Amino acid sequence: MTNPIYIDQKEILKHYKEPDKHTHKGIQGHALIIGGSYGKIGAVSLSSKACLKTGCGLVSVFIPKCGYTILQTAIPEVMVLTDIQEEIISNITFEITPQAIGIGPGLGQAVETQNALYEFLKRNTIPLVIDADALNIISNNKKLLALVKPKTVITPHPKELERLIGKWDSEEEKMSRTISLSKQYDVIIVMKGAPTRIIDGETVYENTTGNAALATAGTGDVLTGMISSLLAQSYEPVSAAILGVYLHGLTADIALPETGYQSFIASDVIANIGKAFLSLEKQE
Ligand SMILES: NC(=O)C1=CN([C@@H]2O[C@H](COP(=O)(O)OP(=O)(O)OC[C@H]3O[C@@H](n4cnc5c(N)ncnc54)[C@H](OP(=O)(O)O)[C@@H]3O)[C@@H](O)[C@H]2O)[C@@H](O)CC1
Ligand SMILES: Nc1ncnc2c1ncn2[C@@H]1O[C@H](COP(=O)(O)OP(=O)(O)O)[C@@H](O)[C@H]1O
Ligand SMILES: [Mg+2]
Repeated sequence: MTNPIYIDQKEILKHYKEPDKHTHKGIQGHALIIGGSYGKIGAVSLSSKACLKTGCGLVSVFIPKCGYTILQTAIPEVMVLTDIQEEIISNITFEITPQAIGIGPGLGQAVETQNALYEFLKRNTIPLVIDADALNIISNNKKLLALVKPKTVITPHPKELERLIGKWDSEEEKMSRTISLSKQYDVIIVMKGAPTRIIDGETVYENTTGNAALATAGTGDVLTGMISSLLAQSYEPVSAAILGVYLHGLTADIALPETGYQSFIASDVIANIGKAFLSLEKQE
């Protein structure tokens, strides 16, 4: 394997941009999270809240109608757009112009949703993070990969990666196939795991934060919101992926002494994003 670049404090400070005192919500980035289906609206709640807590000025979600009251009640700061269907997403249309989009958490894989994703990928030119069921739909129809724009960030967990690149027999094979995929489509691949690695063509980054407390439902949905937020704030896609993965892991390191491994949940990632950011400020 190519020697990785370790994502530690020193590396992070090359990417991190301090907030501008004179900024306002209108220039702080608007992100859109697209996902959710009946019973999985929580994935979008987690993702959009994490997006806000990572510094974006405005966050909107696009969800099926059944999630409207849930989202508006759970996170009043988030704006809600709904699909025409009650329980699934069937037609992704919106009149806003976000600076970044995250798609996939809780999305489901209904046929109508597959078609909606196809139409969306054909049209979309906005910086994008693709996760979860959006990746699974692409894996079932690999022609969709050709519609994914350069420098899109994709965030597969090991099973989602296997669905994309096929089974591997060794770590070397997994890495070389992932690098090939990244080069072929010019995409940034966040290979989630322990540790998480980020592949940008031949360049491999390896994260140094995080622990097994993260092995709990929804922490990946939170990561999608965090990377989408940084993309909307004008970070380059690879920097958004690096900083998002580092901060996400750091929340678990910060929380561990209080929660232990067992009682840490995805909402604890969100609750500790602020402390993770503050630890960057202190080092300057
Ligand atoms: N509250 C909500 O609304 C939530 C909604 N969610 C939404 O649900 C949808 C389905 O997503 P999902 O990831 O749960 O299902 P899926 O893709 O079948 O993968 C599961 C299988 O993958 C594997 N695997 C996973 N991690 C691994 C690892 N580190 N290391 C090794 N293997 C690993 C493991 O497979 P096994 O090893 O058992 O063969 C496991 O059984 C998606 O839209 C998501 O956003 C969830 O986020 C939860 C909270
Ligand atoms: N043992 C572990 N050590 C470190 N990080 C982990 C561990 N298990 C899971 N994670 C992290 O937790 C997240 C899980 O993402 P994912 O599987 O997509 O969850 P979900 O779909 O439930 O939101 C990833 O960022 C992964 O790197
Ligand atoms: Mg996931």
